[in-house]
Amino acid sequence: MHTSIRNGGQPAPAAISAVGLRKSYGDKTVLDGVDLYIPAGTVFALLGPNGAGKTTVVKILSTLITADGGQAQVAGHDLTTDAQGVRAAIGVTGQFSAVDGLITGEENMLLMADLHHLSKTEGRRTTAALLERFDLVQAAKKPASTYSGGMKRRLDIAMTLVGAPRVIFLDEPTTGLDPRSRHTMWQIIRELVTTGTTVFLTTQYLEEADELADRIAVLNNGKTAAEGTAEELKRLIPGGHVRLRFTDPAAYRSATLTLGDTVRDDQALALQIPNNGTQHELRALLDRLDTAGIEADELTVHTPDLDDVFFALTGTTDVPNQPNQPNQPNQPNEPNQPKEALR
Ligand SMILES: Nc1ncnc2c1ncn2[C@@H]1O[C@H](COP(=O)(O)OP(=O)(O)OP(=O)(O)O)[C@@H](O)[C@H]1O
Repeated sequence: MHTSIRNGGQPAPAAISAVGLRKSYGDKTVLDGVDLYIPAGTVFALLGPNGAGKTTVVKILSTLITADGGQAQVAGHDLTTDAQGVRAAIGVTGQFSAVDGLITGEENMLLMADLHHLSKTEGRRTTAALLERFDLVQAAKKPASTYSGGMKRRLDIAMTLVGAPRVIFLDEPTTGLDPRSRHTMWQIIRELVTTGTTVFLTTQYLEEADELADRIAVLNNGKTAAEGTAEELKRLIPGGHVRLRFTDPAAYRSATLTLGDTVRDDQALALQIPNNGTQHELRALLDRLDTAGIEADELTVHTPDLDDVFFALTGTTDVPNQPNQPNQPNQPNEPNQPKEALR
């Protein structure tokens, strides 16, 4: 198994590693050599335009389909030689939800407990604990078909957790959810990793990847176009700048003359200077200000956001969805939910 060194020399075992994953349908190449390395206990987000192959990656890693080429290990089990071991260690939720609408939430949970061969007592105990944890106690005796979109997603994740998976795949876990349900889901995902679970997430929401993921990969043309933390990805593309604000007009004028290549806001006494926000470039800017004896009252670093990164890397005009966009699949709302504005 791969390992990486982090946290002061502690080796971080890979929960998922893949090299050269390939998949084609007919003459259409969907995955053209995808490499992944995901340390245990982290959230990883796979981003990509529609049809980029995100679900295909999830299906391969969760053994639902086989790759045409490449190798992968999940939770220490090889995908080709120990698919059973992979299946026993993972949970999958998302576009292919396991929730049966005809039976109640509690019955769905108990069915899952049976599938995992838990004893009757253990099954009931686990079910009760998870229904409580996911705020589904009141709805437990109602048919799952009556649940809102957010409740169904929560039930789906609760069902997945019955088997205590070490790696969980969430395929677009918040698509179609309203802002409040989305934030609840984010909280659930954050809590999952605190218990050591590794979360592999696909999402169309750049904000979601930014919020949740330790590392993000952008899939494009069958390959990972870039991989890194949100901050690393944002630094890959130009557009970063430092904004200096002054209260003393003389200091502002002096900075304008000293720094040259700036965008001026004379009313706000603010200057925008191209800067990628790295320690090196920031220090160079501060040195120039110090040498000229100029003191700014406020300094803020602006990096491009993930939208900029996504467009630059994928060259797509296929705008990824943002939360609150109207063209979402219809889902019943959670009762009495306040509408909140995001972004
Ligand atoms: N069983 C299949 N047979 C033929 N083509 C397929 C099959 N499954 C997926 N594809 C094609 O493979 C490509 C990748 O599909 P996939 O569902 O992995 O994309 P995605 O990135 O998850 O997209 P989305 O964000 O729209 O869900 C698409 O062009 C899709 O049409």
